[in-house]
Amino acid sequence: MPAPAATPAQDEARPVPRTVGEVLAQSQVEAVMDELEHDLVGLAPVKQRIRDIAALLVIDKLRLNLGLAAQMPSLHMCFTGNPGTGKTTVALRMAEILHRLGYVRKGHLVAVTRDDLVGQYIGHTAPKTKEVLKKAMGGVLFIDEAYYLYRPENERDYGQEAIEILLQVMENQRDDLVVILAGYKDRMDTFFKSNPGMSSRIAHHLDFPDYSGEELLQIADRMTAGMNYRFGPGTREAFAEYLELRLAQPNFANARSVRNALDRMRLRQASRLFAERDRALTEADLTTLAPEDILASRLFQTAER
Ligand SMILES: Nc1ncnc2c1ncn2[C@@H]1O[C@H](COP(=O)(O)OP(=O)(O)OP(=O)(O)O)[C@@H](O)[C@H]1O
Repeated sequence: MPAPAATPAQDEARPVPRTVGEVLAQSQVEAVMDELEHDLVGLAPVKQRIRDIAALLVIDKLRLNLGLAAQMPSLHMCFTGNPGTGKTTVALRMAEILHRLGYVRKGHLVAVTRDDLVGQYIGHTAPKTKEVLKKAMGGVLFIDEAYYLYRPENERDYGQEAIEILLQVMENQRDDLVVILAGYKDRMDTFFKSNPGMSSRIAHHLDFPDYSGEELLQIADRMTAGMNYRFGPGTREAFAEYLELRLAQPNFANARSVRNALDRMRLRQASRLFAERDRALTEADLTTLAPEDILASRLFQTAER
């Protein structure tokens, strides 16, 4: 990771940037953008939107410096897409970008779901929501499956109370907190139709597409290398076959399913090696995932029947 952005105290000693190049150099935001570009497979439309948002933030910074903008831009966002498409991962990078450009003080990410915000009994929701907001101040509050906050079928649902507190903070403290709502696109659209107040406070909508089979394989390559394993002869092909079967299953969760499958492969590899009590295990033995480590999956057995 490159050095973190300058603290406000350091900033004071520096000349106020007047060019895009000066803002980029001072904030080192490009390093995060490059990481995002290289570390994440695919996601071309998402990466383009992030570049656009970063450009807007840099220009707004210059406008603020010249007194041309009276207040901080609204930066609340909505990330829609199926599970495992990289929403949390990109939100983490976004938090870092916002921090480096000085839009939030700390740049951490607090990820929550309805249960973290809404209480079970009367009087419990406001303190719960406020506690979460306190933790998230100076960073990004990531609300996964945000639409569960709104349950129209239950007239006295406490979710509404959490929504109202969120709306207030999103409006009044937008110079220190960025909220990202995440979840399935169709459910989010319905949520926004019933909650125009929330919809109007969201400045940027990013849609995360499902990964193609080839992208999922590339993600598997990166994850494997990241864990210090490698695919042995024939394993990548076997994994591609597995993915084809897995894609057709319910609850397929894109990159998350790839990670889970790799974790199960590591378990099978370990059992395989564990059975050979007396053999000295080489580095190659310990790092290689063999075709049988994936072909033993339940999915292949069902497919053969
Ligand atoms: N484009 C990608 N390249 C490499 N790894 C990725 C990519 N997208 C996701 N991953 C990895 O897949 C896993 C799941 O991603 P992430 O949690 O960001 O997805 P998500 O959309 O937030 O899913 P959910 O909504 O189910 O939490 C993480 O381990 C992440 O590092």
